[in-house]
Amino acid sequence: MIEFIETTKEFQVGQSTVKALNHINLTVQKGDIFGVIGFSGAGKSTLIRTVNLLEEPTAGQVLVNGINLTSLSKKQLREEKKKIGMIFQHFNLLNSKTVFENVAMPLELAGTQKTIIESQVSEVLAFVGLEDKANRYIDELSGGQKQRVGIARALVTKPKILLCDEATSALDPQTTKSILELLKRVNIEFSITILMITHEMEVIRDICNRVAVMENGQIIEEGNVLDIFSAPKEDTTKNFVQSVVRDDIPLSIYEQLKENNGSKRVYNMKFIGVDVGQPVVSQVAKRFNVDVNVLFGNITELQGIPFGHLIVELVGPKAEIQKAFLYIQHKNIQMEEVSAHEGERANHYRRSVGYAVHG
Ligand SMILES: Nc1ncnc2c1ncn2[C@@H]1O[C@H](COP(=O)(O)OP(=O)(O)OP(=O)(O)O)[C@@H](O)[C@H]1O
Repeated sequence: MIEFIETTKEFQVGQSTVKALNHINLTVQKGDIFGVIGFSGAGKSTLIRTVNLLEEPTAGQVLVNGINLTSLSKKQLREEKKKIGMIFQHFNLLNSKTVFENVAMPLELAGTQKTIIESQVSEVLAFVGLEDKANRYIDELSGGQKQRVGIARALVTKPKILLCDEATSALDPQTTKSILELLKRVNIEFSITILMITHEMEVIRDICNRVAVMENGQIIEEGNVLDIFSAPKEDTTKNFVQSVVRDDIPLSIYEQLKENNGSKRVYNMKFIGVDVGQPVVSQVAKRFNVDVNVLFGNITELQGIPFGHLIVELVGPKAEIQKAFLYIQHKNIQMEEVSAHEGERANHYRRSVGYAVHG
């Protein structure tokens, strides 16, 4: 568990003071994959670096499993730091050494016996899938392989916590996915709590169970990933969510509604943690005298739970549409009617913020 209690960090830059962290209060529970997201300069790096004292808070505290590391002797601090691994955006590996030597380094610095080093390094290299690369030099590896070496080096001391500082930001999307899958395995197979900072909402969506949004050295919103994705409150959070879950309705759908004579109604069906739409859609078509056309959709998965929306058109007699509407609502699916009038407002808004208008 990691607890930030009124954690504050100021940097003195010439005559002025930069408040990188401004009274942060945040708890990362054991077993979490906790993501902190924010734009550049929000204070994310400073925050994560206070956990292993790469940065020391100027006020407030950071407790790691109940211990304030600033209160420890040098020897105790060395022991506690072994329980905190860290990986970096640019890997921080030594190019002049082999994969094996890089991974072995934390154990060598701790004076571990050679035979134990050999077995522990082999074990973590096998875990990250690089057992056949032990004697290669870092320069000979791809970005994804380098990050695997970084993860192996972080795991070799058998930590309880792993800090990830923009660990996938230098990698292509495919490699990012494989590294995130590896981090998920680290969390599950070794029960390691992960605290990661990122500016990419995809990373939060793909592996985190909790998220905090940072701005100007403060946490502006925090919660479990499903809650934050389904009901973001702050504008910055809404922007991050929009970057991966587009829930805006294409303008072409509003255009179609302008020519509507009342025999069809268009609805936005929102799925949050309920069965995916297709069975409901086919049930409605069978039970009621209505045709159901799916016009647009965007369904993704968050922690194995379907999440997203479908724009459907119900065509038929008014009374049947009403019955179908109530039936769907009864299935715990939020239904909002889409009106042509709304489209004009949406169009105006999108143009005013320079949004790419699709449809
Ligand atoms: N060593 C330092 N000396 C002076 N100012 C610093 C130092 N480190 C960070 N800052 C300042 O603190 C603020 C927060 O920086 P930080 O690097 O933590 O943000 P970030 O969210 O991680 O951004 P990025 O993603 O760009 O690294 C910024 O205004 C930055 O300029």
